[in-house]
Parts: sequence; C-alpha cells; structure tokens
Amino acid sequence: MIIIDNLLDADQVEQYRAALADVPFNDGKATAMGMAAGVKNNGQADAQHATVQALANNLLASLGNHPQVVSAALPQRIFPPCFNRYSESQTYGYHVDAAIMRIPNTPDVLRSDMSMTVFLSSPSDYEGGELVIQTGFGEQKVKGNLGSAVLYPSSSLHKVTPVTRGERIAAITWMQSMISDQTIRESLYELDQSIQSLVQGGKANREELDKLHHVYHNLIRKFSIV
Ligand SMILES: O=C(O)CCC(=O)C(=O)O
Ligand SMILES: [Fe+2]
Repeated sequence: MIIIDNLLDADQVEQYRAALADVPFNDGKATAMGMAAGVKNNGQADAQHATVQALANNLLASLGNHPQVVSAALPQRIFPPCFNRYSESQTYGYHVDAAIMRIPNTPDVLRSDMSMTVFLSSPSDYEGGELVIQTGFGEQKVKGNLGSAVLYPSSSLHKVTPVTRGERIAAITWMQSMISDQTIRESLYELDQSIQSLVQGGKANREELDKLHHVYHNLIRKFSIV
C-alpha cells in the first residue's frame, strides 16, 4: 500500500469539488459488478456527464505524469477515474474489485492490478469513512489527507466503513500494470525509489548509478507484458 501525498494541490481539489457540486450522482450499485453490488451503498457521479468526463481526463493526465504513480504502478492502462460520494450512514462493505473491466466507450478491457482512491474531502469533514484494506499483515486503515491518494493491490479485499458524520468525496480508479506480478512490481518500485534517492543525495558516482539504471531497465524488459 502506497500513500501519495499532494497528488492534487488544494486549489485543484477545490476546482474538482466545485465542478462536482453541479453534477448528478447516481446510486453506486448500478456500476458494481457481481457480489460487490450487495454491499455497495454510495453515490457515483454520472460518468456520461461532460463535466465528469473532463474531470476524469484531467485526473488521468495528472496520474500519467506523476513520477511516484508511474514508479509504483508502471501503468499500461488507467481506467477513467470515477467520482464517488458517501453521505451520512453510507458505506461499502468488504469486496474485491473485478479482475477485468471494460473501459467505457472503447473496445478495450483492463486487468485491475492496482486500485486507487484520491481523497477529495479533508479527514476533518467526516467521521468514519475509512478505507480498510486486508493485507498479509492484517487490516490497514486509511483516511487520507485532502488531495492525497492511496494505491493498493486490486487483489486485496477492502471496504469503506460507514460515514457517521459529514460527507466523503473521492476519485477512484484502477490500473493495469506492465508488471502483472505484485512482488516484482513492488521490488521494482523499491529499486527505483532507492535510485531516485541516490540521485537526489548527489553523492552517488555516475558509473554506479548507470549500472543500477541498467539493472532496473533490464528487469522491466524481462518482466513487462506490453
Ligand atoms: O471509496 C473508496 O475509497 C473505494 C471504493 C471502492 O472500493 C470501489 O469503488 O471499488
Ligand atoms: Fe473497491
């Protein structure tokens, strides 16, 4: 599970929120697949609405350009982000995201390798509404800061606990990674982050950095499916 701070700055979140205020939200059950529909109780912004599509495209561009997102997910395809809302007493019980998703208005499908929530509400705006993710080390709870995002393996069971006060608004999306194996993807992320911190530290010698880059790219060459 990876937290990305300030994926969007406060002004950007403000713009998203202002735009979403004028958009119709539908019952989230309509877009849930299979078992998930039975436990989904939230609202979802109408994905056919021009404003929602513009916001989705805007966020898609921010994701595709974000070094930490690219490093962690090595995305090949990103689902157009959806915008959801949990009002008081709304919740989304434990579920697993569909493995294969049809990308709306295209002939393409996407295998969900990583799921993402971008927090468009400040944690002080609501009580409850925690994203809870089951991991091999127990349940992890996330209530992200305004504009931050959490990226987690789509293979994990997860839920959003009931909002008991206020309103929680978020953007969600899924990514198909060029690296389908989670363990290899995580190792590549750690390797890349270490290389980046060596570069930023300014002390590593050029030849050693070249060798590390070489290894990193050759591992991607070996394990990527594109
Ligand atoms: O609202 C969230 O943070 C997660 C929503 C979710 O799990 C989903 O829509 O599949
Ligand atoms: Fe989910």
